[in-house]
Amino acid sequence: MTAPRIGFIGAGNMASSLIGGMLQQNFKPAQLLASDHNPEQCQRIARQFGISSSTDNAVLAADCDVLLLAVKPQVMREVCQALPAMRKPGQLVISIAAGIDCRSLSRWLGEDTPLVRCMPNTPSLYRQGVSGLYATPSVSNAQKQLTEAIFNAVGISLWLDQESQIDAVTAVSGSGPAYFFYLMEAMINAGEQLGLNRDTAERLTLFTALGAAEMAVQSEVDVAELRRRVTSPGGTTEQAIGSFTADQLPQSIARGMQAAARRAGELAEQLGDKA
Ligand SMILES: NC(=O)C1=CN([C@@H]2O[C@H](COP(=O)(O)OP(=O)(O)OC[C@H]3O[C@@H](n4cnc5c(N)ncnc54)[C@H](O)[C@@H]3O)[C@@H](O)[C@H]2O)C=CC1
Ligand SMILES: O=C(O)[C@@H]1CCC=N1
Repeated sequence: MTAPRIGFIGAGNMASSLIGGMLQQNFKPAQLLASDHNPEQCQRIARQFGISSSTDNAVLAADCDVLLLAVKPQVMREVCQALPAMRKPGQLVISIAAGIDCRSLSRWLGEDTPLVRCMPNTPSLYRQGVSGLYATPSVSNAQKQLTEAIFNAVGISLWLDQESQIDAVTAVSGSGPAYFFYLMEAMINAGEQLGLNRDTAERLTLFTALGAAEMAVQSEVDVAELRRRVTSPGGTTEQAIGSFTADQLPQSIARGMQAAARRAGELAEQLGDKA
């Protein structure tokens, strides 16, 4: 069987993360293609990964077994509606856009198009990604397996029962790397204020984050217990956690994540097909 050809429409941050991770696994440069309306993005991605690229999305639509839509939600309608009606037979379309739902995508691409919605995240570049997946009924088992092969090559993936859960996945893991980067920024700045030089504060923070994540993934006890084990009674951690709790940090995080999920719904409402 020939290797399936996978075309990325939109050669930006997320396409680069996925392609970079896939090439470190079993995927070959010859089976990956990318298109972007910006010629500089086309050149960059072709040079970086040794794959073919085009400024014409229609080239990928005619040629690829999987079209992976990696443009911003704001241009998704225009991109889908401009694709030729005659695409490669049996082609699977995967959208990674926040918000835009399968109902809109199927109206723009054709009602019987096999569609998967996926919410990945940028650590896919280092094969540490997490992706939530939802398939419409017209997606075959073989296409589901191919979808898993793509996203498991860049980390782990899990199927969702309901499309609406994609908005929650977006709020937890799609946007999630940014929350941890935000916390790291704050810790680096605070370390500097405590008298460390910036490089030292940065190295301490980043390797603490890496170590804590590794422990949480490997450990047989939950993260609350891991936290308790660092928190000596009458010690230093207790003071920090007490201060975070008094400042209502958990409630603040919950409100932020609710805002992210709400925004996904607004994107669907504002940019989707309401008819
Ligand atoms: N950045 C992230 O962490 C994540 C992003 N996503 C989703 O991935 C999608 C892409 O996001 P990013 O990669 O961050 O955006 P980006 O802006 O880095 O990449 C989008 C690319 O699409 C290109 N583009 C715009 N109009 C086009 C057209 N008509 N034809 C072809 N290419 C066109 C742009 O030139 C750009 O290179 C979004 O829908 C976003 O919701 C999902 C999960 C995580
Ligand atoms: O911020 C966004 O809208 C995209 C979706 C998840 C991560 N980045």
